[in-house]
Amino acid sequence: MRILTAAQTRQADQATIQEENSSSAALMERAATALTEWILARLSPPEADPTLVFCGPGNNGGDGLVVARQLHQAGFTVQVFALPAEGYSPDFDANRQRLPAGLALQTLSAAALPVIAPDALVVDALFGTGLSRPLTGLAAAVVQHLNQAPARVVAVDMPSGLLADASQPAASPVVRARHTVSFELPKLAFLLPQNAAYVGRWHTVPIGLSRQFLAEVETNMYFTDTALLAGRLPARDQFGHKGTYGHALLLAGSRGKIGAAVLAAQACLRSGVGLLTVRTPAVGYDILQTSAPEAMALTDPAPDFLSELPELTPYSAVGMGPGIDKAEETKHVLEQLLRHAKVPLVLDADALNLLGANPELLQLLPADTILTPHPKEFERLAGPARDDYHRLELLREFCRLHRCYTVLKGAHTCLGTPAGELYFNSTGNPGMATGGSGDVLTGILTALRAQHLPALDAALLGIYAHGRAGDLAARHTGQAGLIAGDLTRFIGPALQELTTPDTF
Ligand SMILES: NC(=O)C1=CN([C@@H]2O[C@H](COP(=O)(O)OP(=O)(O)OC[C@H]3O[C@@H](n4cnc5c(N)ncnc54)[C@H](OP(=O)(O)O)[C@@H]3O)[C@@H](O)[C@H]2O)[C@H](O)CC1
Ligand SMILES: [K+]
Repeated sequence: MRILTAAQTRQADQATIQEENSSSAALMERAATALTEWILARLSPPEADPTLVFCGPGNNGGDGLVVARQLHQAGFTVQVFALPAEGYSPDFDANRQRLPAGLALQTLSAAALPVIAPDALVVDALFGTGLSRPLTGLAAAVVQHLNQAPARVVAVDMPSGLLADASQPAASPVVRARHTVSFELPKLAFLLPQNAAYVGRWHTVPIGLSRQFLAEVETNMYFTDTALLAGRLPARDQFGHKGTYGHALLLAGSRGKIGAAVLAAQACLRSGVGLLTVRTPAVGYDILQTSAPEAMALTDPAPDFLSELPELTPYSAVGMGPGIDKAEETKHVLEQLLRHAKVPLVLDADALNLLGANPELLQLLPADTILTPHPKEFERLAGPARDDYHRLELLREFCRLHRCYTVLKGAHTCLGTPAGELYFNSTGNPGMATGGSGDVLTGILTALRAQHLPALDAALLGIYAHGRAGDLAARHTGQAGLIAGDLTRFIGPALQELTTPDTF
């Protein structure tokens, strides 16, 4: 699905209203009803605690008024408050009129902010996508009051004070929500680690925004879901043989890190590659032949680290990096690889650190190479970022400049493309923050590239399947108990889910 800016979200509202020939009040009723239902599915009145709804002057506040009315009608004990303002939005005013007699709108004042009991449910409807400047005065005081309260906060659409798609002004407070329930699509802000403490757990509820608008709106940001992946992974050919599915080469491992080569190899084998050869230093031979017998071992003459690039002609893709060393000889192998490879490349770990330390090598990067840095490795490649938004700008620029696909690993791993698009992944869990996870990803990506998938498809599918394998594995191991080896067992099922079914 697409990720829209705040301005595009407003356009989506307008397009929907026009298409349906309805009104903004009707759309507000629908959006707020979806939110009320989200709450009702989790809390029911007999066990419900006092509910306090805080409204701002715009349509976010209007949503709050609808939710307050509906929760009151559902039997909740509701109090509803509004910030004083010179003017309120028309739909705010309309919904103020619709508050039932037993539910009076109370105006907030700095001198008497309402007491919030620890067991209260707080609905934050102060500001949404219309936030236009830093919060000051009473609005800021109310946000700080909510943040000091021990109660659960559910934010309507956005935690108030947070911008949908840009950095916060320093010193402007933001609501720290337990849950953020947003309409139809996630906002960019939800996907960035720096906002996690404000957004809490985020959810989207469908509100029937115009399908046509959402399919046609110009954007360069996407949230990777199964719909976006449909048709990208073909089913295996009835008459296919191992030659059909490519021959991958992994350049991996050094003394003490042969496990990384093993994990990448197992992941590569589980991702459908026809043949796999693994180049490790001599120390890796017995280990690899024992723990990944399906792979061919092609050992380097050096005992402890990679020192020579093998002949590349047999291979349809090459992955380099898991567990390698930063020795001068290994740097030479990387340089030779960049100079001579005529097949797709995947670079990870110390292959990236070698690039970062020798930026002249970046000029040799073949087009459509996939790089898989974590934020620290990315910093070594592209320089330090001021914050998460700036890091995305650096990512776009780096991919454009070097015509490469860069997989910035994290909670919502972000793929940057040479065309300037950003794809945020939707699978995976914190259990995957464990040694070897990245080696598994390199194995998957190398296998998909070896099978002749285009770089974009391979990267999107590989990232998603890696996270999905983590989610499937965690059902058995729990998140804390998850180790990278568990991921390899679930790559097959994850890819199977994504495979285009044979249709009649
Ligand atoms: N499809 C949807 O997503 C739908 C969303 N809905 C809800 O509508 C809001 C957006 O509503 P909007 O009225 O555009 O904006 P807000 O309610 O967030 O805020 C606008 C008002 O707040 C004032 N404002 C802005 N910044 C500040 C500030 N720092 N301090 C004080 N006041 C501020 C602003 O005043 P201006 O002077 O800037 O005009 C406005 O008065 C969206 O988030 C959803 O909750 C719809 O309900 C339907 C579908
Ligand atoms: K809000």
